[in-house]
Amino acid sequence: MVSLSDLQVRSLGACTVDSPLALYVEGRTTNEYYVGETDRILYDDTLELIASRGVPLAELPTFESGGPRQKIFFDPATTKVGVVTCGGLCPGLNDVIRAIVLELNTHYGVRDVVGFQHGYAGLIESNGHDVVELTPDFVSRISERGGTILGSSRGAQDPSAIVDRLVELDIDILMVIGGDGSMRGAHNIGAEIAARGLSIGVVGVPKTIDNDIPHIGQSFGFSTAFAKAAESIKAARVEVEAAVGGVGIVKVMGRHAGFIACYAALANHDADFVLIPEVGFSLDGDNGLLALLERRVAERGSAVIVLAEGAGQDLIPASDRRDASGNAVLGDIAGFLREQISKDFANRNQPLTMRYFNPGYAIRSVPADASDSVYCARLAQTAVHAAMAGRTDMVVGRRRHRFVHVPIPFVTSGSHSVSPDGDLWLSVLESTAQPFSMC
Ligand SMILES: Nc1ncnc2c1ncn2[C@@H]1O[C@H](COP(=O)(O)OP(=O)(O)OP(=O)(O)O)[C@@H](O)[C@H]1O
Ligand SMILES: O=P(O)(O)OC[C@H]1O[C@](O)(CO)[C@@H](O)[C@@H]1O
Ligand SMILES: [Mg+2]
Repeated sequence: MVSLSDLQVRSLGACTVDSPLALYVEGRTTNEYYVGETDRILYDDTLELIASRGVPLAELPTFESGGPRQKIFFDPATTKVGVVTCGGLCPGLNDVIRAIVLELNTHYGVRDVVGFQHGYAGLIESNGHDVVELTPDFVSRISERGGTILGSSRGAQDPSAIVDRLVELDIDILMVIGGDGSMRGAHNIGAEIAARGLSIGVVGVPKTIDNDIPHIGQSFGFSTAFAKAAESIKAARVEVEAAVGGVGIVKVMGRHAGFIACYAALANHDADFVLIPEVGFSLDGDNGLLALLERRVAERGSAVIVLAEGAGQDLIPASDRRDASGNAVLGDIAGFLREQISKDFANRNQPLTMRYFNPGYAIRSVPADASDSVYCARLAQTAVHAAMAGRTDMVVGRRRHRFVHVPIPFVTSGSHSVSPDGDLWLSVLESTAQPFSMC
Protein backbone atom coordinates (compact mmCIF):
# COMPACT_ATOMS: atom_id res chain seq x y z
CA MET A 1 0.00 0.00 0.00
CA VAL A 2 1.43 3.38 -1.02
CA SER A 3 2.03 5.82 1.82
CA LEU A 4 2.96 9.48 1.97
CA SER A 5 6.54 8.65 2.93
CA ASP A 6 7.02 6.71 -0.35
CA LEU A 7 6.36 9.95 -2.23
CA GLN A 8 8.69 12.28 -0.32
CA VAL A 9 11.32 13.69 -2.64
CA ARG A 10 14.88 14.08 -1.37
CA SER A 11 16.32 17.58 -1.31
CA LEU A 12 19.94 18.69 -1.21
CA GLY A 13 19.18 21.50 1.26
CA ALA A 14 17.27 24.70 1.91
CA CYS A 15 16.44 26.95 -1.05
CA THR A 16 17.96 30.35 -0.27
CA VAL A 17 18.73 31.79 -3.72
CA ASP A 18 16.15 34.04 -5.40
CA SER A 19 14.91 32.34 -8.55
CA PRO A 20 15.11 34.36 -11.77
CA LEU A 21 11.62 32.95 -12.38
CA ALA A 22 10.17 34.23 -9.10
CA LEU A 23 8.16 36.93 -10.85
CA TYR A 24 6.35 34.34 -12.94
CA VAL A 25 4.92 32.62 -9.88
CA GLU A 26 4.70 35.46 -7.37
CA GLY A 27 1.36 35.53 -5.64
CA ARG A 28 0.00 32.56 -7.57
CA THR A 29 -2.06 30.06 -5.63
CA THR A 30 -3.50 26.71 -6.62
CA ASN A 31 -6.11 26.85 -9.34
CA GLU A 32 -7.29 24.67 -12.17
CA TYR A 33 -4.05 25.18 -14.11
CA TYR A 34 -1.43 25.71 -11.45
CA VAL A 35 -0.43 24.03 -8.21
CA GLY A 36 1.01 26.24 -5.47
CA GLU A 37 4.42 25.31 -4.11
CA THR A 38 3.07 24.24 -0.74
CA ASP A 39 0.15 22.32 -2.16
CA ARG A 40 0.37 18.62 -3.11
CA ILE A 41 -1.24 16.43 -5.75
CA LEU A 42 -3.35 13.45 -4.75
CA TYR A 43 -2.15 9.96 -5.61
CA ASP A 44 -5.69 8.53 -5.55
CA ASP A 45 -8.27 9.75 -8.01
CA THR A 46 -11.60 8.60 -6.63
CA LEU A 47 -13.52 9.34 -3.45
CA GLU A 48 -13.78 5.65 -2.68
CA LEU A 49 -10.05 5.09 -2.87
CA ILE A 50 -9.41 8.09 -0.66
CA ALA A 51 -12.06 7.09 1.87
CA SER A 52 -10.75 3.51 2.00
CA ARG A 53 -7.41 4.73 3.38
CA GLY A 54 -9.08 6.00 6.56
CA VAL A 55 -6.31 8.52 7.30
CA PRO A 56 -6.47 12.29 7.91
CA LEU A 57 -6.15 14.51 4.80
CA ALA A 58 -2.58 15.50 5.62
CA GLU A 59 -1.51 11.84 5.65
CA LEU A 60 -3.00 10.90 2.28
CA PRO A 61 -0.36 9.84 -0.26
CA THR A 62 0.40 12.93 -2.37
CA PHE A 63 3.04 14.08 -4.84
CA GLU A 64 5.13 17.23 -4.71
CA SER A 65 4.09 19.49 -7.56
CA GLY A 66 6.37 20.33 -10.47
CA GLY A 67 7.07 23.88 -11.61
CA PRO A 68 9.22 26.91 -10.84
CA ARG A 69 9.91 27.93 -7.24
CA GLN A 70 10.43 31.43 -5.81
CA LYS A 71 13.65 30.33 -4.12
CA ILE A 72 16.10 27.82 -5.49
CA PHE A 73 19.06 25.84 -4.16
CA PHE A 74 21.69 26.39 -6.84
CA ASP A 75 23.11 29.77 -7.78
CA PRO A 76 22.66 29.91 -11.59
CA ALA A 77 25.87 31.94 -12.04
CA THR A 78 28.03 29.09 -10.78
CA THR A 79 25.97 26.04 -11.67
CA LYS A 80 27.19 23.40 -14.11
CA VAL A 81 24.80 20.81 -15.51
CA GLY A 82 25.48 17.49 -17.26
CA VAL A 83 23.00 15.65 -19.49
CA VAL A 84 23.05 11.97 -20.44
CA THR A 85 20.73 9.72 -22.48
CA CYS A 86 20.76 5.96 -21.74
CA GLY A 87 19.01 2.77 -22.92
CA GLY A 88 17.02 2.23 -26.14
CA LEU A 89 16.05 5.10 -28.42
CA CYS A 90 12.73 6.87 -28.10
CA PRO A 91 11.10 9.68 -30.12
CA GLY A 92 11.66 13.00 -28.38
CA LEU A 93 15.09 12.47 -26.79
CA ASN A 94 16.47 15.46 -28.69
CA ASP A 95 13.44 17.56 -27.74
CA VAL A 96 14.17 16.87 -24.08
CA ILE A 97 17.87 17.72 -24.45
CA ARG A 98 17.00 20.92 -26.30
CA ALA A 99 14.44 22.05 -23.75
CA ILE A 100 16.78 21.35 -20.82
CA VAL A 101 19.50 23.49 -22.41
CA LEU A 102 17.15 26.31 -23.39
CA GLU A 103 15.36 26.42 -20.03
CA LEU A 104 18.66 26.53 -18.16
CA ASN A 105 20.07 29.22 -20.44
CA THR A 106 17.11 31.42 -21.16
CA HIS A 107 15.30 31.40 -17.85
CA TYR A 108 17.91 30.57 -15.23
CA GLY A 109 20.99 32.03 -16.90
CA VAL A 110 22.94 28.77 -16.49
CA ARG A 111 25.58 28.87 -19.26
CA ASP A 112 27.58 25.79 -18.39
CA VAL A 113 25.73 22.75 -19.75
CA VAL A 114 27.54 19.68 -21.07
CA GLY A 115 26.45 16.39 -22.62
CA PHE A 116 27.95 12.97 -21.94
CA GLN A 117 28.14 10.66 -24.93
CA HIS A 118 26.78 7.12 -25.20
CA GLY A 119 24.96 6.83 -21.91
CA TYR A 120 26.63 6.12 -18.61
CA ALA A 121 29.66 4.85 -20.53
CA GLY A 122 30.37 8.49 -21.39
CA LEU A 123 30.73 9.25 -17.68
CA ILE A 124 33.59 6.83 -17.26
CA GLU A 125 36.75 8.74 -18.08
CA SER A 126 38.74 5.74 -19.26
CA ASN A 127 36.23 5.14 -22.06
CA GLY A 128 37.56 8.28 -23.73
CA HIS A 129 34.26 9.78 -24.91
CA ASP A 130 34.37 13.55 -25.43
CA VAL A 131 32.25 15.80 -23.22
CA VAL A 132 30.11 17.95 -25.51
CA GLU A 133 29.32 21.60 -24.78
CA LEU A 134 25.57 22.07 -25.10
CA THR A 135 24.81 25.66 -26.15
CA PRO A 136 21.47 27.09 -27.31
CA ASP A 137 22.89 27.34 -30.83
CA PHE A 138 24.07 23.75 -30.80
CA VAL A 139 20.66 22.40 -29.75
CA SER A 140 18.41 24.80 -31.64
CA ARG A 141 17.43 22.41 -34.50
CA ILE A 142 18.13 19.01 -32.98
CA SER A 143 14.49 18.13 -32.32
CA GLU A 144 13.96 17.81 -36.07
CA ARG A 145 16.03 14.62 -35.89
CA GLY A 146 15.19 11.24 -34.38
CA GLY A 147 17.53 9.46 -31.97
CA THR A 148 19.74 11.36 -29.56
CA ILE A 149 22.56 13.70 -30.49
CA LEU A 150 24.40 12.42 -27.42
CA GLY A 151 24.20 8.75 -28.36
CA SER A 152 23.15 6.07 -25.91
CA SER A 153 24.22 2.66 -24.61
CA ARG A 154 23.32 -0.27 -22.42
CA GLY A 155 25.65 -2.03 -19.98
CA ALA A 156 26.68 -1.66 -16.34
CA GLN A 157 28.96 1.16 -15.21
CA ASP A 158 30.50 1.73 -11.79
CA PRO A 159 28.61 4.50 -9.88
CA SER A 160 31.75 5.35 -7.94
CA ALA A 161 33.72 6.03 -11.14
CA ILE A 162 30.78 8.10 -12.43
CA VAL A 163 30.75 10.26 -9.29
CA ASP A 164 34.54 10.68 -9.55
CA ARG A 165 33.97 12.09 -13.03
CA LEU A 166 31.14 14.41 -11.91
CA VAL A 167 33.40 15.79 -9.17
CA GLU A 168 36.34 16.16 -11.52
CA LEU A 169 34.21 18.13 -13.99
CA ASP A 170 32.53 20.22 -11.24
CA ILE A 171 29.06 19.07 -12.21
CA ASP A 172 26.30 20.27 -9.84
CA ILE A 173 23.35 18.57 -11.51
CA LEU A 174 23.14 15.40 -13.61
CA MET A 175 20.03 15.15 -15.78
CA VAL A 176 19.39 11.52 -16.78
CA ILE A 177 17.05 10.76 -19.69
CA GLY A 178 16.45 7.02 -19.66
CA GLY A 179 14.26 4.04 -18.86
CA ASP A 180 13.79 1.89 -15.78
CA GLY A 181 17.36 0.58 -15.87
CA SER A 182 18.76 4.10 -16.26
CA MET A 183 16.73 5.24 -13.28
CA ARG A 184 18.11 2.39 -11.16
CA GLY A 185 21.54 3.56 -12.27
CA ALA A 186 20.63 7.18 -11.40
CA HIS A 187 19.53 6.11 -7.93
CA ASN A 188 22.86 4.34 -7.38
CA ILE A 189 24.72 7.47 -8.49
CA GLY A 190 22.58 9.56 -6.09
CA ALA A 191 23.35 7.12 -3.26
CA GLU A 192 27.08 7.33 -3.95
CA ILE A 193 26.84 11.16 -3.97
CA ALA A 194 24.99 11.09 -0.63
CA ALA A 195 27.51 8.66 0.88
CA ARG A 196 30.29 11.12 0.00
CA GLY A 197 28.32 14.05 1.46
CA LEU A 198 28.31 15.91 -1.87
CA SER A 199 25.67 18.39 -3.08
CA ILE A 200 25.15 17.08 -6.60
CA GLY A 201 21.57 16.66 -7.80
CA VAL A 202 20.39 13.75 -9.95
CA VAL A 203 17.10 14.33 -11.75
CA GLY A 204 15.51 12.03 -14.33
CA VAL A 205 13.22 12.45 -17.30
CA PRO A 206 11.78 8.94 -17.75
CA LYS A 207 11.99 7.53 -21.26
CA THR A 208 10.42 4.37 -22.66
CA ILE A 209 8.48 3.66 -25.82
CA ASP A 210 7.05 0.66 -23.98
CA ASN A 211 5.24 3.06 -21.57
CA ASP A 212 6.14 0.62 -18.79
CA ILE A 213 7.41 3.06 -16.15
CA PRO A 214 4.82 3.35 -13.37
CA HIS A 215 3.37 6.46 -11.68
CA ILE A 216 4.48 9.00 -14.29
CA GLY A 217 1.42 9.05 -16.53
CA GLN A 218 2.22 8.37 -20.18
CA SER A 219 5.90 8.40 -21.14
CA PHE A 220 7.09 10.81 -23.83
CA GLY A 221 7.56 9.37 -27.32
CA PHE A 222 5.05 6.61 -26.70
CA SER A 223 2.32 8.31 -28.70
CA THR A 224 4.65 8.93 -31.68
CA ALA A 225 5.84 5.32 -31.51
CA PHE A 226 2.41 3.71 -31.50
CA ALA A 227 1.22 6.01 -34.30
CA LYS A 228 4.15 4.74 -36.38
CA ALA A 229 3.30 1.13 -35.49
CA ALA A 230 -0.32 1.76 -36.54
CA GLU A 231 0.92 2.52 -40.07
CA SER A 232 2.20 -1.07 -40.37
CA ILE A 233 -1.09 -2.44 -39.11
CA LYS A 234 -2.94 -0.42 -41.73
CA ALA A 235 -0.55 -1.73 -44.41
CA ALA A 236 -1.09 -5.28 -43.19
CA ARG A 237 -4.85 -4.81 -43.45
CA VAL A 238 -4.54 -3.62 -47.07
CA GLU A 239 -2.27 -6.54 -47.97
CA VAL A 240 -4.38 -9.30 -46.43
CA GLU A 241 -7.62 -7.98 -47.86
CA ALA A 242 -6.18 -8.23 -51.35
CA ALA A 243 -4.92 -11.80 -50.81
CA VAL A 244 -6.59 -15.19 -50.76
CA GLY A 245 -6.64 -16.46 -47.18
CA GLY A 246 -4.72 -13.39 -46.05
CA VAL A 247 -3.23 -13.48 -42.55
CA GLY A 248 -1.08 -10.59 -41.40
CA ILE A 249 1.20 -10.57 -38.38
CA VAL A 250 2.55 -7.25 -37.16
CA LYS A 251 5.18 -7.60 -34.45
CA VAL A 252 5.77 -4.52 -32.34
CA MET A 253 8.13 -3.76 -29.45
CA GLY A 254 6.98 -4.36 -25.90
CA ARG A 255 9.17 -6.60 -23.83
CA HIS A 256 6.95 -6.90 -20.77
CA ALA A 257 4.14 -4.44 -21.51
CA GLY A 258 1.69 -4.52 -24.41
CA PHE A 259 0.81 -0.82 -24.52
CA ILE A 260 2.23 -0.24 -28.01
CA ALA A 261 0.31 -3.23 -29.39
CA CYS A 262 -2.95 -2.13 -27.72
CA TYR A 263 -2.80 1.54 -28.71
CA ALA A 264 -1.57 0.87 -32.24
CA ALA A 265 -4.37 -1.64 -32.72
CA LEU A 266 -6.95 0.77 -31.35
CA ALA A 267 -5.68 3.62 -33.51
CA ASN A 268 -7.51 2.41 -36.61
CA HIS A 269 -9.42 -0.74 -35.63
CA ASP A 270 -7.62 -2.84 -38.24
CA ALA A 271 -6.64 -5.69 -35.91
CA ASP A 272 -8.49 -8.95 -35.41
CA PHE A 273 -6.30 -10.22 -32.57
CA VAL A 274 -3.97 -8.42 -30.19
CA LEU A 275 -1.51 -10.60 -28.30
CA ILE A 276 0.36 -9.06 -25.37
CA PRO A 277 2.68 -10.31 -22.61
CA GLU A 278 0.13 -9.62 -19.87
CA VAL A 279 -2.59 -11.90 -21.30
CA GLY A 280 -1.80 -15.54 -21.99
CA PHE A 281 -3.20 -17.44 -24.97
CA SER A 282 -3.21 -21.02 -26.26
CA LEU A 283 -2.65 -22.17 -29.82
CA ASP A 284 -4.88 -25.22 -29.70
CA GLY A 285 -8.41 -25.94 -28.53
CA ASP A 286 -11.71 -24.39 -29.49
CA ASN A 287 -10.72 -21.04 -27.99
CA GLY A 288 -7.09 -21.24 -29.06
CA LEU A 289 -5.56 -18.83 -31.57
CA LEU A 290 -5.51 -21.32 -34.48
CA ALA A 291 -9.21 -22.18 -34.29
CA LEU A 292 -10.20 -18.55 -33.78
CA LEU A 293 -8.03 -17.46 -36.69
CA GLU A 294 -9.53 -20.13 -38.92
CA ARG A 295 -13.04 -18.92 -38.06
CA ARG A 296 -12.15 -15.25 -38.54
CA VAL A 297 -10.61 -15.87 -41.98
CA ALA A 298 -13.65 -17.95 -42.95
CA GLU A 299 -16.02 -15.18 -41.83
CA ARG A 300 -14.17 -12.11 -43.06
CA GLY A 301 -11.75 -13.44 -45.70
CA SER A 302 -8.63 -12.24 -43.86
CA ALA A 303 -7.23 -11.42 -40.42
CA VAL A 304 -4.54 -9.24 -38.86
CA ILE A 305 -2.71 -10.22 -35.67
CA VAL A 306 -0.90 -7.51 -33.70
CA LEU A 307 1.78 -9.17 -31.66
CA ALA A 308 3.83 -7.62 -28.86
CA GLU A 309 7.32 -9.15 -28.89
CA GLY A 310 6.95 -10.34 -25.28
CA ALA A 311 3.64 -12.16 -25.85
CA GLY A 312 3.35 -15.95 -25.69
CA GLN A 313 6.85 -16.50 -24.35
CA ASP A 314 5.54 -19.55 -22.45
CA LEU A 315 4.81 -21.24 -25.79
CA ILE A 316 8.41 -21.26 -27.00
CA PRO A 317 11.64 -22.55 -25.45
CA ALA A 318 12.88 -20.21 -22.72
CA SER A 319 16.14 -18.43 -23.37
CA ASP A 320 18.56 -17.46 -20.63
CA ARG A 321 20.26 -14.89 -22.85
CA ARG A 322 20.61 -11.36 -21.47
CA ASP A 323 21.64 -8.08 -23.07
CA ALA A 324 24.46 -5.90 -21.74
CA SER A 325 22.16 -4.34 -19.13
CA GLY A 326 20.81 -7.67 -17.93
CA ASN A 327 17.47 -7.44 -19.77
CA ALA A 328 16.14 -10.84 -20.92
CA VAL A 329 16.55 -11.47 -24.65
CA LEU A 330 13.18 -12.74 -25.83
CA GLY A 331 12.38 -15.80 -27.92
CA ASP A 332 11.07 -15.33 -31.47
CA ILE A 333 7.32 -15.61 -30.97
CA ALA A 334 6.59 -14.18 -34.43
CA GLY A 335 8.61 -16.89 -36.18
CA PHE A 336 6.91 -19.55 -34.08
CA LEU A 337 3.40 -18.28 -34.86
CA ARG A 338 4.12 -17.98 -38.58
CA GLU A 339 5.27 -21.60 -38.63
CA GLN A 340 2.32 -22.89 -36.57
CA ILE A 341 -0.27 -20.98 -38.60
CA SER A 342 1.24 -22.14 -41.91
CA LYS A 343 1.21 -25.78 -40.75
CA ASP A 344 -2.34 -25.50 -39.46
CA PHE A 345 -3.72 -24.00 -42.70
CA ALA A 346 -1.83 -26.60 -44.75
CA ASN A 347 -3.24 -29.45 -42.61
CA ARG A 348 -6.73 -28.22 -43.32
CA ASN A 349 -6.00 -27.62 -47.01
CA GLN A 350 -7.02 -24.03 -46.55
CA PRO A 351 -5.30 -21.39 -48.70
CA LEU A 352 -3.04 -19.03 -46.81
CA THR A 353 -1.20 -15.88 -47.80
CA MET A 354 0.97 -14.85 -44.89
CA ARG A 355 2.16 -11.25 -44.64
CA TYR A 356 4.66 -10.47 -41.90
CA PHE A 357 5.49 -6.93 -40.79
CA ASN A 358 8.16 -6.03 -38.23
CA PRO A 359 8.26 -2.24 -37.83
CA GLY A 360 10.83 -2.84 -35.03
CA TYR A 361 13.27 0.03 -34.62
CA ALA A 362 11.40 2.19 -37.14
CA ILE A 363 8.85 3.15 -34.49
CA ARG A 364 11.38 4.46 -32.00
CA SER A 365 13.94 6.13 -34.27
CA VAL A 366 11.59 8.75 -35.73
CA PRO A 367 11.40 12.34 -34.45
CA ALA A 368 8.63 13.10 -31.98
CA ASP A 369 5.31 14.26 -33.40
CA ALA A 370 4.03 17.72 -32.46
CA SER A 371 2.11 16.53 -29.42
CA ASP A 372 5.06 14.56 -28.06
CA SER A 373 7.41 17.49 -28.76
CA VAL A 374 5.28 19.72 -26.56
CA TYR A 375 5.17 17.06 -23.86
CA CYS A 376 8.97 16.57 -24.00
CA ALA A 377 9.58 20.28 -23.63
CA ARG A 378 7.26 20.59 -20.66
CA LEU A 379 8.71 17.55 -18.89
CA ALA A 380 12.22 18.91 -19.45
CA GLN A 381 11.26 22.34 -18.10
CA THR A 382 9.72 20.71 -15.03
CA ALA A 383 12.90 18.67 -14.51
CA VAL A 384 15.05 21.81 -14.69
CA HIS A 385 12.85 23.62 -12.13
CA ALA A 386 13.15 20.63 -9.77
CA ALA A 387 16.90 20.34 -10.25
CA MET A 388 17.55 24.06 -9.69
CA ALA A 389 15.47 23.81 -6.49
CA GLY A 390 17.87 21.13 -5.22
CA ARG A 391 15.64 18.13 -5.65
CA THR A 392 17.45 14.85 -6.23
CA ASP A 393 16.89 11.11 -6.74
CA MET A 394 13.61 11.93 -8.50
CA VAL A 395 11.95 11.94 -11.91
CA VAL A 396 9.27 14.12 -13.41
CA GLY A 397 5.88 12.86 -14.51
CA ARG A 398 2.44 14.09 -15.41
CA ARG A 399 -0.56 12.70 -13.61
CA ARG A 400 -4.02 13.85 -14.57
CA HIS A 401 -2.60 16.97 -16.26
CA ARG A 402 -0.50 17.98 -13.25
CA PHE A 403 3.30 17.86 -13.44
CA VAL A 404 4.72 16.06 -10.42
CA HIS A 405 8.00 15.00 -8.78
CA VAL A 406 8.28 11.26 -8.16
CA PRO A 407 11.07 9.68 -6.08
CA ILE A 408 13.17 7.28 -8.18
CA PRO A 409 12.82 4.37 -5.69
CA PHE A 410 9.05 4.65 -6.13
CA VAL A 411 9.15 4.39 -9.94
CA THR A 412 11.68 1.56 -9.92
CA SER A 413 9.78 -0.47 -7.31
CA GLY A 414 7.41 -1.88 -9.93
CA SER A 415 6.47 -1.61 -13.56
CA HIS A 416 3.47 -0.38 -15.49
CA SER A 417 1.63 -2.96 -17.57
CA VAL A 418 -1.71 -3.50 -19.27
CA SER A 419 -4.19 -4.81 -16.71
CA PRO A 420 -6.25 -7.72 -18.10
CA ASP A 421 -9.09 -6.37 -15.91
CA GLY A 422 -8.66 -2.77 -16.97
CA ASP A 423 -10.57 -0.57 -19.37
CA LEU A 424 -7.74 -0.42 -21.96
CA TRP A 425 -7.80 -4.19 -22.49
CA LEU A 426 -11.59 -4.09 -22.57
CA SER A 427 -11.40 -1.49 -25.37
CA VAL A 428 -9.07 -3.80 -27.28
CA LEU A 429 -11.49 -6.71 -26.87
CA GLU A 430 -14.35 -4.50 -28.04
CA SER A 431 -12.38 -3.31 -31.06
CA THR A 432 -11.09 -6.71 -32.18
CA ALA A 433 -14.01 -8.86 -31.03
CA GLN A 434 -11.49 -11.44 -29.87
CA PRO A 435 -12.77 -13.47 -26.90
CA PHE A 436 -11.99 -12.50 -23.31
CA SER A 437 -10.11 -15.76 -22.87
CA MET A 438 -8.05 -17.43 -25.59
CA CYS A 439 -6.94 -20.30 -23.39
N1 LIG B 1 19.53 -2.53 -11.98
C1 LIG B 1 20.36 -1.57 -12.40
N2 LIG B 1 21.17 -0.94 -11.54
C2 LIG B 1 22.02 0.03 -11.96
N3 LIG B 1 22.13 0.42 -13.24
C3 LIG B 1 21.37 -0.17 -14.15
C4 LIG B 1 20.43 -1.20 -13.79
N4 LIG B 1 19.79 -1.61 -14.90
C5 LIG B 1 20.30 -0.87 -15.92
N5 LIG B 1 21.23 -0.01 -15.47
C6 LIG B 1 22.02 0.90 -16.29
O1 LIG B 1 21.21 1.85 -16.97
C7 LIG B 1 21.59 1.96 -18.34
C8 LIG B 1 20.41 1.70 -19.24
O2 LIG B 1 19.72 0.53 -18.82
P1 LIG B 1 18.86 -0.38 -19.82
O3 LIG B 1 19.72 -0.83 -20.93
O4 LIG B 1 18.21 -1.42 -18.99
O5 LIG B 1 17.84 0.61 -20.47
P2 LIG B 1 16.63 1.42 -19.86
O6 LIG B 1 17.15 2.65 -19.20
O7 LIG B 1 15.81 0.54 -19.00
O8 LIG B 1 15.87 1.86 -21.16
P3 LIG B 1 14.90 0.96 -22.08
O9 LIG B 1 14.71 -0.36 -21.41
O10 LIG B 1 13.66 1.76 -22.17
O11 LIG B 1 15.59 0.89 -23.37
C9 LIG B 1 22.72 0.98 -18.57
O12 LIG B 1 23.95 1.68 -18.60
C10 LIG B 1 22.66 0.06 -17.37
O13 LIG B 1 23.90 -0.38 -16.93
O1 LIG C 1 17.61 -3.81 -29.39
P1 LIG C 1 17.64 -2.98 -28.20
O2 LIG C 1 18.24 -1.62 -28.40
O3 LIG C 1 18.19 -3.68 -27.01
O4 LIG C 1 16.15 -2.59 -27.82
C1 LIG C 1 15.09 -3.48 -27.80
C2 LIG C 1 14.17 -3.19 -26.68
O5 LIG C 1 14.06 -1.83 -26.39
C3 LIG C 1 12.72 -1.51 -26.06
O6 LIG C 1 12.20 -0.75 -27.10
C4 LIG C 1 12.65 -0.68 -24.84
O7 LIG C 1 13.35 0.50 -25.14
C5 LIG C 1 12.00 -2.85 -25.97
O8 LIG C 1 10.66 -2.83 -26.33
C6 LIG C 1 12.81 -3.68 -26.91
O9 LIG C 1 12.73 -5.04 -26.62
MG1 LIG D 1 14.28 -0.90 -19.52
